[in-house]
Amino acid sequence: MKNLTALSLKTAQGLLYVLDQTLLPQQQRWLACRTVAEMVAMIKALQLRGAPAIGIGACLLLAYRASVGDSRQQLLLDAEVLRAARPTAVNLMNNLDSMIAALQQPDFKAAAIACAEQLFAEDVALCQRMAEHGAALVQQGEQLLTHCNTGGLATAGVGTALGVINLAHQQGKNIRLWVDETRPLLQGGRLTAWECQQLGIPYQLICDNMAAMLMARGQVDRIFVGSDRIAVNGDFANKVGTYSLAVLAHYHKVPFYVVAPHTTVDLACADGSAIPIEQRHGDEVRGVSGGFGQAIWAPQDAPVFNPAFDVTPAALVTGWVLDTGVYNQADIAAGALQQFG
Ligand SMILES: CSC[C@H]1O[C@H](OP(=O)(O)O)[C@H](O)[C@@H]1O
Repeated sequence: MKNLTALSLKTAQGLLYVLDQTLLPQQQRWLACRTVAEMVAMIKALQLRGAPAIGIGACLLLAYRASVGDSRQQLLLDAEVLRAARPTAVNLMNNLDSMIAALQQPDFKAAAIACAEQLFAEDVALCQRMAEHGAALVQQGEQLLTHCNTGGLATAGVGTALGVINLAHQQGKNIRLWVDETRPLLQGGRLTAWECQQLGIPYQLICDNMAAMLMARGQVDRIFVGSDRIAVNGDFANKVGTYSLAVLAHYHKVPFYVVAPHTTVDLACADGSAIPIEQRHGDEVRGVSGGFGQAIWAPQDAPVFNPAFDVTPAALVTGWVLDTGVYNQADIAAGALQQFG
């Protein structure tokens, strides 16, 4: 397997390494990943996270297992184990489908490695095209807002929504960015803030419940968020809190964009009601838990509702920024997304 380098994934001398995102921003620790069980654990714990990165990481792991001699039958079984690791991110499902097709080849070992390398390279290219389409929407001096983490940590390339924002910054558009900390796991406060500092993007971190006040004050000109799955009618799933942000944006007439590769479109989902929403452990809400620390402030037995994602209806979306272009409400109503998936 080639030596591949992304912000949260890398291969070297045939081995796969994952950057443990639960330790960021305090520590940068690379973890070797040799087995399916290790990959599943890393995905479930969000050591590896972000829909594109999850899909690519899972396939790189299968390519590694093929390179060390696992049978086709074992690899096909492992693909199904990986598929169940996180149910909402459709990139995981699509990438595994590509890998399963590769495993049908006579020389499945070479085909698996080639497939994983191709998925990696494709994502790098898709991210760049999304960034170019999205950055063209950004006007000089705008104040932007984003939710969760959608940068290089979540992809093999420059990211989705944060890739757009970073390119606008690089183009000298003098943007400023409001970063939602994104409870409960703080992907914004830990990961997007860290990426912004690496990239030199001027940002301010806010609690999720502060976005409304900024919009009321006219301090948000445009919002870009990512997605884990887009339905054919344009409804989309993203980190929980995205829906409330979209409602606020609609009320305050702030342009609201979802940024995702076309591979995030799921033709099997006619609308958002068909998107599976991952429910996560209550301790994530009762306090903070993970490599960055452990503090439980709620009663240990506090009942918790902890959906990892929510669904934003298409009616609240100004535009869909894909690698193939920017689509508006009329495009989506005319069936523009049916060409993907
Ligand atoms: C570029 S997709 C990033 C997407 O993934 C995040 O979820 P998680 O941190 O749970 O993997 C979030 O929904 C982001 O929008």
